[in-house]
Parts: sequence; C-alpha cells; structure tokens
Amino acid sequence: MKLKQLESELGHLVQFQSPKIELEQYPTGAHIASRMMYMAESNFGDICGKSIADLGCGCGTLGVAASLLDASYVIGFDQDLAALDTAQENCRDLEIDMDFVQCDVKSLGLTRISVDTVVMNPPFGTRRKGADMEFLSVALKIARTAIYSLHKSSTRQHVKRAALQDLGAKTAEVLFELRFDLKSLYKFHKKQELDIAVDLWRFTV
Ligand SMILES: C[S@@+](CC[C@H](N)C(=O)[O-])C[C@H]1O[C@@H](n2cnc3c(N)ncnc32)[C@H](O)[C@@H]1O
Repeated sequence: MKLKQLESELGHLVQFQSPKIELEQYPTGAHIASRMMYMAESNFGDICGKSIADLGCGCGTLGVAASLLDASYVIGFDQDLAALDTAQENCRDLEIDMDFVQCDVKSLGLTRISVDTVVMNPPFGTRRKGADMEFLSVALKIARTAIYSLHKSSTRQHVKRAALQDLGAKTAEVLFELRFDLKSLYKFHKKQELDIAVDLWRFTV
C-alpha cells in the first residue's frame, strides 16, 4: 500500500470519544502514524510478514496500519475497554483481523508473549511519571527485533541512557522529530504543553 493511501485509511478511523486524561488518551494522527509505520516497513522491513504488538493501542491506529502494511499477525493491548471497543469497530469496518487484550501493559513483562516488532505511542508520563519508560521496558522484553516508539524530545538523553544501560536495548536511534498537537483534545492544558516536540525512536534488541 502506498503512503498516501495508508494516511487516507488511517484518517477515517474513529478515535477516542471521551478521552481519559489519566490514561493520556490522545490518538496518533494519520499523518504521523502513516509515516511512522511506512518507514518501519520501507526502511527496515519490520512490518510486512512480521508479528506485531501495539502497546497502549487505544483505538487501534498503529495496529491497523501494521495490518494494512501486511503484517502476518497483529495484537493490541490497552487498559481501556471503551477504546478497545472502538478499535474493534475500526477493524470490522476495514475487514481487518486483529486481536485485542484488555490489560495493564506492565503485566506483559511477566508473560511469555513474544513478537517480532512492537509499535507504540505510550503515555508520555505527564500524568504518571515514568509511564513511558515502563512501556519501553515491557516492549524490550517482548520484541524479538525492533521497537518503534514516540517519546517527548525533552527526554531524549534520558531515554537513550535508560534504554541502552538499564533496559538492555542493543541500539537506540531517533529516526525523526515531530510536533504533537494536543490542542483540540485537552483544552485546559497550559499553552506551552499543547504543541510538543516528540521523537520517533527505533530500538533494537
Ligand atoms: C497516547 S495514547 C495512544 C493511543 C494509540 N496507540 C494511538 O497511537 O492512537 C496511549 C494509550 O495507552 C493506554 N494506556 C495508558 N496506560 C496504560 C497501561 N498502563 N496499560 C495499558 N494501556 C495503557 C491508554 O488507554 C491510551 O489508549
């Protein structure tokens, strides 16, 4: 599938109806999600024919993109049932076969789940400090090859050091920096928090 077509399909997905701020529920927009997933496939071959886990899948954007890029198997994990219901509806509409599990992502670190590639837009840790690194720690346990993840650019040095020194990543590379616009979702945020710089990372194990 071409990039433009992928972006267009993702642009039609239903997103969080009443986002829960304590779970940092904001969708990855179609422009960012399509480029993130397209790059994972076209530059690194990490999606087509691979098993994929979408951690904190929300309404399913990244997992759906993986399916549209011909992943062999896709599973999404999220704590929130309402988001998972929407994700399932999105899959039904597109006739996509994807599994979903309701759980706290932290619990996956204790399981034997193993996939080729993990994709995620984790909570940035603004509501619960360290949430992003908890997701990364789990991702590094269950991925056999690579992890694609979004983190605030302001945490770049910390993410790199923790991934390489504490969490066992073999490599940690920022693929590109982007801006995440939370304006329309959380209207009561302070202005400087609305448009934030975010890194797309690729970690290998
Ligand atoms: C920033 S949103 C990303 C949603 C979706 N992946 C996307 O890209 O549009 C973070 C997601 O993580 C979920 N989440 C937050 N903490 C979680 C946890 N401890 N375990 C499982 N899911 C969690 C939220 O419900 C939310 O759907």
